[in-house]
Order: sequence, then C-alpha cells, then structure tokens
Amino acid sequence: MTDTRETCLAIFGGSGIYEMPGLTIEDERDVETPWGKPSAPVTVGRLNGVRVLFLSRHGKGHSIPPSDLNARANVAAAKMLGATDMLSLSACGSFREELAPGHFVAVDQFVDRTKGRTPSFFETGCVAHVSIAHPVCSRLSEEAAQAAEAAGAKVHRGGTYLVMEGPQFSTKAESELYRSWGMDVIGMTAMPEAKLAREAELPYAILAMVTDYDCWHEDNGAVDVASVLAILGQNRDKGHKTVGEITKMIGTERTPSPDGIDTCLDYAIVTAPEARDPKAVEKLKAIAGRVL
Ligand SMILES: CSC[C@H]1O[C@H](OP(=O)(O)O)[C@H](O)[C@@H]1O
Ligand SMILES: Nc1ncnc2[nH]cnc12
Repeated sequence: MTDTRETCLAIFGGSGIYEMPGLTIEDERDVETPWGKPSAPVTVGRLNGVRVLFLSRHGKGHSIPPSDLNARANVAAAKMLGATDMLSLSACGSFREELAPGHFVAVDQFVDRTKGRTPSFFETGCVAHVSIAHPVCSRLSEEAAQAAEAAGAKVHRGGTYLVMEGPQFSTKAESELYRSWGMDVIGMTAMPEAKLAREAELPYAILAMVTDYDCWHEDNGAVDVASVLAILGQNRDKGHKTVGEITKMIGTERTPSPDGIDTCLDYAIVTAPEARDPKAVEKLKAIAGRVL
C-alpha cells in the first residue's frame, strides 16, 4: 500500500516576501495555537492546484523583530492547518565571494547562535529529543533548488546558515570569526523555526536569498537595511515564481519525506506515559497528535 496524502505546502515569507501573488485565496485564517497567535493571519489557497498556506513571518508591515517572533505559534499554525511540508524564503548575508547578492542558497545546515528564544514545543511534563543532524528535508530542498532555477535564479546547493540573535547586524570581528568557522550565510530567523518544524514532523527547507556581504568584504560597505531591501526588490519576483514552480513540481499527491521526518517522533518522547503532565500533552496534541 502506498502511503499518500494531499500535499499542503506552507510558505514562510521573510523580509521582502509579504504576500504570494498568483495564489487563489480561499481563506485568511486567524489561528489561535496553544502557544499563542502566529505573526499574521495565514493565507490559505491554491497554486497550480496545490494547497498552499502563506505566512508573512514578520507580520503586517514587517512589525515583528527576529527576537520576538513566536516561532512556536507560526509552526504550530501551519501544522494545525494541515501543512505537510514547509519552505522558508529568507534574506541572508553572505560570507563567500561566490555567493553573490541576488543568488539563492538551498541551505542544508545551521549553526544556532540565538539567545533566549524558546527552542522546543516539548517542555516539563513531556520531554522529547528529536535529531536535527540533518535539519532540512533533502527532497524538499532539492525541489526548491530546481524550482528556483526554473524561476531564473542562480542557486547554490548546500550551505551553512549561521543564525544570530540580532536585531543589530554583526561586528566586523564577528563577521570574520564566522567566516573563519566556514559559515556560508547569516540571518536571524531560521532557528528555532527549523528545530520546531522537525518536532512537528514537518519536512523543512529554506531558500536563503543573498542580499549582501555582511560587513567583511573589502569592496562593499557594511550591510544596511536599505541595501537588503534594494536587492530583495530586484529578486522578489524570482522568489514568488519559485513558489509557483515548486507547486508544479511537487503536485498534489504526496509521499512521506525520504528522510523519515514525517515519523521522527516515533522514538523521541522520553517521558513515561504515566509521568506525562496531561496539560502539556493536551497542548502538544496540536503538533504531535499522531503519537500522543
Ligand atoms: C531586513 S534585513 C534583516 C532581516 O532579514 C532576514 O529576515 P528573514 O529571514 O525573515 O528574511 C534576517 O534574518 C533578518 O531578520
Ligand atoms: N548580513 C546579514 N546579517 C543578518 N541577517 C541578514 N539578513 C540579510 N542580511 C543579513
């Protein structure tokens, strides 16, 4: 028996990606999750026949800074609305000459340097440890890379995204340090989002759209918001087209991620059933109902 269900692709639009043109909108859902409200109402619709959920990560008018994003509510809202997969479109700085502004990077690793964000749905009363050794879904990431190419973008496959706390950009010393560590790109939002997507058994991929060389590059000044938004303005269309292309590619009939992400909670919860706090379990049903 083949295990198929209908595809439902959640798109988290970051800086500069505040809407999804071409989407046949069916609903705007004001979702209340056990962790509060997501950044904005979620747009529910179809693109090329595929069910798509769109969330503007920073909310209406880009009013929520990275440190205040309620990533748990954002990911939970997607899960509660039936997402099967999740793709982030994010702006990022580059640590390599060849990852030039305007290029897209299909990131496959992260170094999490955020501070004070809540990184898990699981907490006292129901503890779980999922693996994030391979934090992105290999299939979705490759599909996203191919879709971005079809949309006309120059795409680099693989790369490590350093997630900083922000909201200030890095000092030159930090930028040099991250380069010496072999980091490829930098941003402020992919964590804990990617960790939470894994806990919700949602295959996650991210296309990081390079907007700047942070502040290490001799021939370029230090990054500022104006330059980020200018590059995003030139590449926004490619981001939008990428989503159209990926919906054509993935189609409506979905099989589970080849990486086992759809069932990663099978052996992750360590709290004995009799020791679980019923209140914690009740909340967790929103994202882990399959195993609770
Ligand atoms: C507006 S520049 C800094 C801002 O842009 C990126 O956001 P997102 O990942 O949502 O596109 C970066 O992480 C910062 O939050
Ligand atoms: N250089 C940079 N650092 C952090 N976040 C970014 N988003 C876009 N460019 C960035």
